[in-house]
Amino acid sequence: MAAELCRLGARVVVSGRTKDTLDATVEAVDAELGPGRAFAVTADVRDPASVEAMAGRATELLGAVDGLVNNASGLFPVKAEELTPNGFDAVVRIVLNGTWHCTSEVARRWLAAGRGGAVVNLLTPYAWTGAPGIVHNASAKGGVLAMTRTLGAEWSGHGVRVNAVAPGWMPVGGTDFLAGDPAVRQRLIDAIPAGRLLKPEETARAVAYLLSDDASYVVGEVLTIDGGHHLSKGLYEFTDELPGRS
Ligand SMILES: CCCCC/C=C/C(=O)SCCNC(=O)CCNC(=O)[C@H](O)C(C)(C)COP(=O)(O)OP(=O)(O)OC[C@H]1O[C@@H](n2cnc3c(N)ncnc32)[C@H](O)[C@@H]1OP(=O)(O)O
Ligand SMILES: NC(=O)C1=CN([C@@H]2O[C@H](COP(=O)(O)OP(=O)(O)OC[C@H]3O[C@@H](n4cnc5c(N)ncnc54)[C@H](OP(=O)(O)O)[C@@H]3O)[C@@H](O)[C@H]2O)C=CC1
Repeated sequence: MAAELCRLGARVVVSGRTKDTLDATVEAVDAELGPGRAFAVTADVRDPASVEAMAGRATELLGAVDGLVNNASGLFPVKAEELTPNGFDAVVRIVLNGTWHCTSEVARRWLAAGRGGAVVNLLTPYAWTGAPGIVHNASAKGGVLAMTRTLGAEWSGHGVRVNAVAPGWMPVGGTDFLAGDPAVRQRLIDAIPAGRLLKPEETARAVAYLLSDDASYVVGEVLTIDGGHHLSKGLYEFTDELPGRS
């Protein structure tokens, strides 16, 4: 995500809890595009004080912050009846509370300065379809969907745009374990009308569009890029076998 945004011309601060991961991202961008495009700032999105410090440091490093991408997430597959209160909380605190902490911190700075900015939240189509096996993450993403629409409407008159991208499966990060098993990977692909998994850079380009002035009249919207996965293949593959077909 960060590298592709830099390729498209952005300067970015990458943030997360693990310094080594952030430094590796910055080093990769430095090696490809030269220094001064990407910077690392550690933060924990569950902690408002940590987010405040991160926003301040990002402003120092970049001069001004024009956009925020709420990407942090966490999940583990679990049957709902086996999920503990703490397990539910662990995911909601990262995804829903973390998105709020970052969005409110950055947007308050924009509003106080009398300037606008763009927020893009990472959703998934199961924010509205639901997702058996990951009720914690689906509930949190559903909350982020409502937050996107609410704040999109609430702040658009101040020039602060809030939108979301809803990617399908990408064989990276928290889901790369799926891609490692060829049989599981093929089952995932079989359910996708477009017939392939999503490339991370395709998600980044959708995020870049919503961050850009080209999306200046797009408010509280969700750009879904899942190869038609959430629409499903319906009866298409069975049409030759269905009674009544001539
Ligand atoms: C159509 C496209 C769909 C694609 C969707 C993809 C969406 C994504 O979001 S991908 C991003 C995924 N990224 C990650 O998952 C990041 C790595 N994961 C984590 O960091 C952890 O899973 C975390 C979310 C639980 C966060 O860890 P932490 O806050 O350190 O939590 P604890 O280890 O302290 O555990 C808290 C609580 O949760 C219970 N728990 C943890 N793992 C499991 C598990 N595998 N099964 C069941 N329960 C689990 C743990 O036991 C604790 O509860 P208590 O025991 O009651 O204290
Ligand atoms: N992968 C996929 O197939 C899909 C992903 N998405 C969404 O895209 C986004 C990125 O997914 P993906 O790249 O797979 O996720 P990853 O698990 O690879 O990345 C999640 C990032 O969140 C950071 N993070 C987790 N907890 C915290 C925290 N408390 N504070 C700060 N940072 C935190 C992690 O860094 P660290 O642990 O160092 O803090 C990590 O960099 C997520 O929002 C996800 O829901 C949507 C659809 C499909």
